[in-house]
Amino acid sequence: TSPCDRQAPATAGLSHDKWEIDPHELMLLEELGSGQFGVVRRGRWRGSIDVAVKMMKEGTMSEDDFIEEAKVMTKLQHTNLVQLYGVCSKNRPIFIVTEYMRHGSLLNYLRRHKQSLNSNQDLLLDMCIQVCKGMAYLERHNYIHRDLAARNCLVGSENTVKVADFGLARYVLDDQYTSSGGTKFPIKWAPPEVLNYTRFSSKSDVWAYGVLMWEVFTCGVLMWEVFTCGEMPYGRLKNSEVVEKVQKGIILEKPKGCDKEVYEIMKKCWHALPENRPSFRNFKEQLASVSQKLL
Ligand SMILES: CS(=O)(=O)c1ccc(C(=O)Nc2cccc(-c3cn4ccnc4c(Nc4ccc(C(=O)N5CCOCC5)cc4)n3)c2)cc1
Repeated sequence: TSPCDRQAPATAGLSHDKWEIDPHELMLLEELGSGQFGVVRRGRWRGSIDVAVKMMKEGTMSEDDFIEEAKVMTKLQHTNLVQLYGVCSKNRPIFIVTEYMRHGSLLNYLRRHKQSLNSNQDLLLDMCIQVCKGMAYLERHNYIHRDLAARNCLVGSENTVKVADFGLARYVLDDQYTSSGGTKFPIKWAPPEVLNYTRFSSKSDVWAYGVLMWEVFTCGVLMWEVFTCGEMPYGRLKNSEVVEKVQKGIILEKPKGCDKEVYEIMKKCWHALPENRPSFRNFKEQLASVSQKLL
């Protein structure tokens, strides 16, 4: 250990900001993609650790609040959560450094591999179970995601699926994204209490999880059907039409080729009242028992 550590107090975190990453220890590689928030690049940290580096375009997020929250987020550690390694906050744009997931977003993965996936119901169910495990961990830590969807999950080697960007939505400044009337608000993953009162909870994450399951199982169409995959929920409907349907309690229909029992479980996520939806904790058990039957 370096000399300064020896005098460091027991709680090393206080002696130097563990969540602060020295940009000189980062080597930036190819671009992975971009969005209204900035650019994401693959990178190497301390010469050997593969990372993803989100370079947050100025003005897209409330940076100081996020940097404060990063200390909490680095402590959330689970095999089905994309690990936040830290931030480079001493200069602009700030960098958010996470573990690297080599197959990109779950949504793009489903669309790229539809041929092999759609006849593989248990692989689809296994992906849903992995997301449920990550979400049950967040639920246990009273941590609300606020934007759970297949686009915000990532796929690593050996078909590992992990939840990404949990809680990040709170720091986005673009009110087209944050307000439920905005054009970028994820209406199709939002329950009635979020559409009406923006009341987020782990139970609103459960509603979004049901829509994520639907996104995954629209991959499961039978061979002779036109391939849909990672379909857009409610198809081409305008947001206002979706809000109307959701308020009336009209829910997503069973994806073709999706096992009836799996659809029965999916539907439990879409109870109009949050208290009638299962928690991720007991949902995990139900999915495990269905997967036993399916296997
Ligand atoms: C809701 S918000 O706050 O506005 C918000 C919006 C977006 C984001 C965000 O991170 N987006 C975003 C955009 C692009 C890449 C990422 C992104 C983030 N990551 C974190 C860990 N790993 C990744 C990763 N990995 C990828 C991505 C693409 C490929 C790729 O090129 N492939 C083609 C060949 O086959 C394999 C896959 C490979 C690995 N991509 C994240 C974050 C927050």
